[in-house]
Amino acid sequence: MSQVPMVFGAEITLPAIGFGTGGIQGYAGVEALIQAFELGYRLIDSAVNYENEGTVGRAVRRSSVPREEIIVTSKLPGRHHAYDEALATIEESLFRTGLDYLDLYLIHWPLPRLDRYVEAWQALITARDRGLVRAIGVSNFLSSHIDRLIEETGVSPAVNQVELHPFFPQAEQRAYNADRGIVTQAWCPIGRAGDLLSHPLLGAIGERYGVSRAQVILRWHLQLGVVPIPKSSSPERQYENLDLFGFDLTDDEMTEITALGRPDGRLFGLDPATHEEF
Ligand SMILES: NC(=O)C1=CN([C@@H]2O[C@H](COP(=O)(O)OP(=O)(O)OC[C@H]3O[C@@H](n4cnc5c(N)ncnc54)[C@H](OP(=O)(O)O)[C@@H]3O)[C@@H](O)[C@H]2O)C=CC1
Ligand SMILES: O=C(O)C(=O)[C@@H](O)[C@H](O)C(=O)CO
Repeated sequence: MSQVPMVFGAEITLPAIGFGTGGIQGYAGVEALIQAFELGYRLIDSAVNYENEGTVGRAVRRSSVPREEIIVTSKLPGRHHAYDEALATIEESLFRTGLDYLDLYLIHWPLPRLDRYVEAWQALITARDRGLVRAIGVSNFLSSHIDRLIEETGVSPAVNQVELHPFFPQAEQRAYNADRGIVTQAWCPIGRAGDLLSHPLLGAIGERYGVSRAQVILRWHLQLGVVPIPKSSSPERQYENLDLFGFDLTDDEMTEITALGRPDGRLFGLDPATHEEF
């Protein structure tokens, strides 16, 4: 596999494609992750709520890839937004991985009704200052939430990880993030292998290049400057999802794929303005 290019933000440089770990756990999960490292994945997405930080840490420690080449991400759940609890949760994430530091830590959801995300952000800043984590960011934050973080703490997130796929291209959020040097990461990038993956447009474009629909979608993310984090427990599909550098989508194809976007294209109806995930 050729070297994955990098994406540059104001606060962080990341591989152009990462690896999702939702549902990847236990011994099988360790093997899947070691396999992913061997194929060339270097950016790993985890979360307290995935209950797999131990799996991720074990795979990082057992892999032949040097620790400093791997970017390990975890996320703070909504039930621990209070400052002291957030700091303790980050420490526990670190202990569970068995690593000396984490590379990126995100607030998982803003939970605006609870209204403690600024406090949580202050804890992430402290964790970064103490060297527990190298960089800090957010997930599922709307622009108004990020404005508030910056206004109240002066610290901008390195990353905003949001739902982003052809049915929900998030043009405004991408532009907001890009204007501030915040790297946009895309969760559920291939729509969790649901209806999106059978869309005929993607099949037609894929046939032109001899690639799969998933590869067309992930190439679209790359050309938008967004970092997708597809999950796969299969070595074949892990390889397929990384094999994106032998073709280019034309401007017209990019426009056609983006036009699949729907007014509310969220696949699970999870609007960060109202969704509360503890
Ligand atoms: N911040 C947040 O709130 C959220 C973050 N995430 C993160 O984003 C990651 C990715 O999102 P996720 O929800 O997993 O969905 P994805 O869009 O990554 O889809 C994963 C599904 O697609 C299948 N798949 C993977 N590659 C292919 C392929 N090439 N062809 C056909 N099927 C394929 C996988 O099956 P198989 O494993 O069998 O290959 C799995 O069922 C998560 O794992 C998690 O890390 C996800 C949701 C919310
Ligand atoms: O997987 C995650 O990170 C989540 O936040 C999930 O709750 C996600 O929203 C989901 O799986 C929706 O079905």
